[in-house]
Amino acid sequence: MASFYPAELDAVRVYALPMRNRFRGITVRRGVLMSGPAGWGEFCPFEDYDDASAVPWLEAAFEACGDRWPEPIRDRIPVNCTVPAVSAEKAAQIVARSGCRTAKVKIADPGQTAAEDLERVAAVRDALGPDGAIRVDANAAWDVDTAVSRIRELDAAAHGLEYAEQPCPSIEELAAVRRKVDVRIAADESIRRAEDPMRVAVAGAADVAIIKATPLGGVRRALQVAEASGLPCVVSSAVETSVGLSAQLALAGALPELPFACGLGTMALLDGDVVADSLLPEQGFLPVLSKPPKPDPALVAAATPPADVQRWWLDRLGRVGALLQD
Ligand SMILES: O=C(O)CCC(=O)C1=CC=C[C@@H](O)[C@@H]1C(=O)O
Ligand SMILES: [Mg+2]
Repeated sequence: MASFYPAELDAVRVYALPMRNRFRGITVRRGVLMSGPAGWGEFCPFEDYDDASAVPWLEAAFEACGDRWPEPIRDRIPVNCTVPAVSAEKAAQIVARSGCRTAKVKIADPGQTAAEDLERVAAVRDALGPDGAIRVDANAAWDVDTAVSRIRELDAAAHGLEYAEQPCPSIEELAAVRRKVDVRIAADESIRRAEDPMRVAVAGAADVAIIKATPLGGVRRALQVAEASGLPCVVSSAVETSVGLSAQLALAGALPELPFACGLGTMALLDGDVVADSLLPEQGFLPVLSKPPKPDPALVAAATPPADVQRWWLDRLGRVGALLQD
C-alpha cells in the first residue's frame, strides 16, 4: 500500500531522453518525475507495459517521494557496463570507456545472428582483459536446446562467462538448461514479471537472482523479494534517469550480501540526464546516496517532450494511480 497519493505530489514533470544505441527495441526513454515530502521519484514503465503491470513502478516512485530508504550497509556499488546489441568494434569501445571490470553483453537480440553475438563477446573479452567478468543476457529468446549450445559457444568465446541471464522464458526451462551447462544461470524476467515475485521458486532453476527495485514496487519490496529468492542477488536497472537509479543503488546498498557487480551503469546508455551530477560509474563504482538527487530545472526543461507526449504520460499516471488506489 502506498503511503501517499498523487494529490499530494508537489511537482510532476514528463521527460524524454534519447538512448545512445537502440536498447530493448527503444531509442528514446520516457517517464515522469514527481516530488513528494521525502524527495523525487520516477515513474517509467516501458511503453509496452499495460496499466496493471505499471502499478509496482508507481509504487516504487511513491516510495521515493514518501519515505526514507532503509539504512545502507555499504556506500559504493561495483557495477557492470552494459553492452547493447552493437558491432564488435562499438562493444569494445563501450567497455574500454566505461572503466568497469564487469561487462554485461546483450545477445540473441532480434535481427542479430549467433555469429555476431560470438564476435561481440570475444571483442568484449579483448577490451576487458583476462581478469574482467563477462555476463550475457538473452532476454528469454531461446528454447532449451538452443540455449545449451549457444551458452557453451559463448562461454568459449568469452574464455569463461560469469553467468547467463534468462536464456529461456520459463522456470522449468531455466532448470533444464542449468542441469546441462557449467555456466551459472541468472533469473530476471522469471522474477520481475512473475504474478507473485514473492512466491516464485527460482532456487533450483537459477544460481543468481536479478532484482530490480523499480518494477518490483520499490526498495523495501525488492529487499523482501531478494530474501525470498534464497539466491545471491544482482541489482539491475530499468534504465531510469539518475532519479530512479538512486533507488536501485539504495537497494544494492541495503542488501545483506552483494557478491557480484550490479547492472546499474545504465546512465551511460542515455544521452543526457535530468540531474546535474549524473550517476555515471567512476572506475566501475557508483555511490549509494541517502536520498534521490534533485532534478535540475534547466535539464528537465531541455528534456521536456511535446505536449501530446506529456499528455499521454499524465493520462497513464492518472490511470495507474487509480488502479493503485482500488
Ligand atoms: O543489467 C544491466 O546491465 C542493465 C539493465 C538491463 O539490461 C535491462 C534493463 C531494462 C530492461 C531489460 O531488457 C534489461 C534486462 O533484461 O536486464
Ligand atoms: Mg535481463
